[in-house]
Amino acid sequence: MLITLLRVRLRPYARTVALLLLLQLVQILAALALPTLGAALIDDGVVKGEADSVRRTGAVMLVVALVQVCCSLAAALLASRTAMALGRDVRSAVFRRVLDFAAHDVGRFGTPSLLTRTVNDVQQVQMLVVSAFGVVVPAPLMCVGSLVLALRQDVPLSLCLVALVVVLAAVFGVLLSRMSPWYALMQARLDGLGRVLREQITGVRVVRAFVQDTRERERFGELNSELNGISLRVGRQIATMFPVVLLVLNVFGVAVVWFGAGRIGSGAMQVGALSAFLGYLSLILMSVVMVTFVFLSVPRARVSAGRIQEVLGTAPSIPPPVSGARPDTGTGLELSAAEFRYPGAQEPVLRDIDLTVRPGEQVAILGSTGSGKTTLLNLVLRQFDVTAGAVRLGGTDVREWDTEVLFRTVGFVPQRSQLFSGTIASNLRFGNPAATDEELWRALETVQARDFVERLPDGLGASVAQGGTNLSGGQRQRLAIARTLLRRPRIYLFDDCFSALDYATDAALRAALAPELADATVVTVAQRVAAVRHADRIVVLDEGRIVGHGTHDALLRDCPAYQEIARSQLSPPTRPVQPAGPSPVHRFSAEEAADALAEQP
Ligand SMILES: Nc1ncnc2c1ncn2[C@@H]1O[C@H](COP(=O)(O)OP(=O)(O)OP(=O)(O)O)[C@@H](O)[C@H]1O
Repeated sequence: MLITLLRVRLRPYARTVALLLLLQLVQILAALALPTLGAALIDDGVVKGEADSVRRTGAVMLVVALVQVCCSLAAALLASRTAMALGRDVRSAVFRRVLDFAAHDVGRFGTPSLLTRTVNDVQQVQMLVVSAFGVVVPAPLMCVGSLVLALRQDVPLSLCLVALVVVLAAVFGVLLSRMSPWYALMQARLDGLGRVLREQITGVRVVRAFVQDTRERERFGELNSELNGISLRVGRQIATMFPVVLLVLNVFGVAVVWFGAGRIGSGAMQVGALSAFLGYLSLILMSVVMVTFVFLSVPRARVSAGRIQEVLGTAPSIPPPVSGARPDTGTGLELSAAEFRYPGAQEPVLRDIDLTVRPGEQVAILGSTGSGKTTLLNLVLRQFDVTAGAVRLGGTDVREWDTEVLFRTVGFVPQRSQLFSGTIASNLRFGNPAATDEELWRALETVQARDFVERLPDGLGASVAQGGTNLSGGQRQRLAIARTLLRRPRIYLFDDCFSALDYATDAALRAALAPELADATVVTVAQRVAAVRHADRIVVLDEGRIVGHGTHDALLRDCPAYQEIARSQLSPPTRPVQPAGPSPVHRFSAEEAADALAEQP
């Protein structure tokens, strides 16, 4: 996964990487040349007392050292720039993919996990790339080069170095394979902690209201301790790694000096050769220490790369349109024999839905909670695709519509109004970035929000907190409606988005909205009969099926489900308290319900 990710994402930087490798190669060659030059300086200059040779070799060594430093600095600079660019690219790729996800895909990963993957996991890979370019590429070359040059100095002694490399490889292999699973667990726990934290922060008021602080603190504490435990385990393994590596290196260092001294004593080796040998040993030592540092981050980066690839490799469950149709005539909505079953669910939540809404018509969908109203609207916007039947707009199946054109044609106001941090104006201009202040005020007037915005100290420039939490539910709903109005879509889908308004505001808003929506195709979802009774037609949904379809009056007369809903929404007339016996339940007749509703705005 890690290799695949790096191969694909580093392709655009192939030239930079090639230059970087060249610079590393030059600096390694320079580093490898230094001990040999040092040996020549000792054996040919110092031992023989040749001052000229010492000066000449010394000057060459100085130039070589300078070249090494320059190449090393340039390589470090290129490495960090490439790694940063790679991080930026991967983050954008993950973000773009998440934007293409349908609701089901986001739910599969979970929002906190997607956040961790986009930020933390990408950072792990990025950090590895910086160190890999600086260390992992040059270190093996340095090791092999040191071995080859050491062999040239003295073959029997070089066997010590070969043994050292083999032992170190074995130590690394064992330690790293033991660490990898713990890193995977660590990232998963980080996801879990993010999920709980997010839930607790967003739901802090509910937690307090239900006096659940202690329970929630315990829940967080458990996860936190678990993460702490795993981190400690990983930390312990890292802590054992360094002493083990240093022990191995020092044992071999002593062995080289021991055997080298013996060989010099027997005349089989010169003093300069041993000094070069020790130089190569320290180069190997340095490479090993650096690689140890890098290898510590490999298991974690590998896990992170896997998690990133999982997101990038997930095709949005709503496939892109086959033909990318951009119909520009007629925007009537038609659902024919539409059925929808949530992935993994046993039963469909919508079945046999036949519904036509013509341009200029306002149709309301009424049903008890969980009857499938929101799901039906989601089918129009392709948050999900029907599992049978079809949803058509302007006579063309929504699955064939170009996604962007579809989103521009359909204006959706969700049940929970989602505002973004910024100002009132910036939120409204989400709908139409080119809208003038005058247009913003007009939209606010239509949704009955002008007064409250005018009263805010900065008016349109008043700040909106993340999610619009500094506004009331009703204010948020009205701003969300205004935002959609500014887009001037040809189809409006209102998902119970008037529910937080009082009757007077609701009535005024609907009256002001009517001329704005005169030519549009409008579908309004609601639970309250009072909110839908003025619609041209009302569709009654019950357990995912249409059980009534007609005007308010016709449904009150003929549809038992509608009558039942109407009855249930009226409070019984106040009666004197009965002293004893079973409390009498007042049953409204359809006529009574009609009369009572007529009194409401
Ligand atoms: N993402 C989902 N995965 C699985 N089942 C779901 C999902 N979303 C909704 N459901 C189920 O589908 C059914 C219909 O839900 P839906 O939200 O469409 O109802 P609704 O009529 O809009 O309800 P309400 O008026 O309370 O918003 C419910 O039984 C619900 O549990």
